[in-house]
Amino acid sequence: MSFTQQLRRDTAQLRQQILDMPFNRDLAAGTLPQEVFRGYIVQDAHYLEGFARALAMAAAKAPDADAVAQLAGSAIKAISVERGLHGEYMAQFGVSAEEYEATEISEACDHYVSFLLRMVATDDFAVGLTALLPCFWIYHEVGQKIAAEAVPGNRYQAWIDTYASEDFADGVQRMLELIDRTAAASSDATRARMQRSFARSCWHEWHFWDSAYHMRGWLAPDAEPSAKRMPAIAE
Ligand SMILES: Cc1ncc(CN)c(N)n1
Repeated sequence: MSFTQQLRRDTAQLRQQILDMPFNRDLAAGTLPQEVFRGYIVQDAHYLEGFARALAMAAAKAPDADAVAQLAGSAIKAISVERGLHGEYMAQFGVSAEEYEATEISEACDHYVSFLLRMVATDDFAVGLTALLPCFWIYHEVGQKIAAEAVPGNRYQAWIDTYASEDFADGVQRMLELIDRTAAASSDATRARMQRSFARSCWHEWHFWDSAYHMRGWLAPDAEPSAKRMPAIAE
């Protein structure tokens, strides 16, 4: 079994939970409230800027020219293709450039972007690289599932088409191959850290959608402690 297949097996439950999330179910049905999608798109445009920075930093740490080009190319696509899509939705929903800039990044978005930048900046190339994989892989899985279920005339069709597309699938495949090559050249200890950083990033994907669905900002100091807290896991 390849390293990325092991990652897939080890996170099967969480990935299924992501596929079953109300955000994704309602998106497929076309019933996701517009204000929820609007809030998500604004946060996600902020996320994509951070994600592209993390990809560019990973490109700078890559061990060979092919990997530099691949990761730098993915950084450009995250801005030009995905953020371009978000720009179209923002125009449609009347989000001005000023409103976008003035919108504070949510706790979930800030946490995810900070995690990616930290993993890429401070850990081995292999570990930072693996933290970036769920951003490709999970979105494609979700996009494909929703594309198969989406009702005709779905108002979120352009989003669905982007993530279910052959072009996006190609980026996922190249990332899987790069990670399998990197894992094969890494020590057992590094591979164990790669597994943890992948699992944590999958959790961040879940958290981002959960936060967007509930339109959460930041936890208030006087908020009730949440019963949903999970035990901490090592990163
Ligand atoms: C939070 C998140 N994760 C991943 C993707 C897909 N690059 C995205 N647009 N947003």
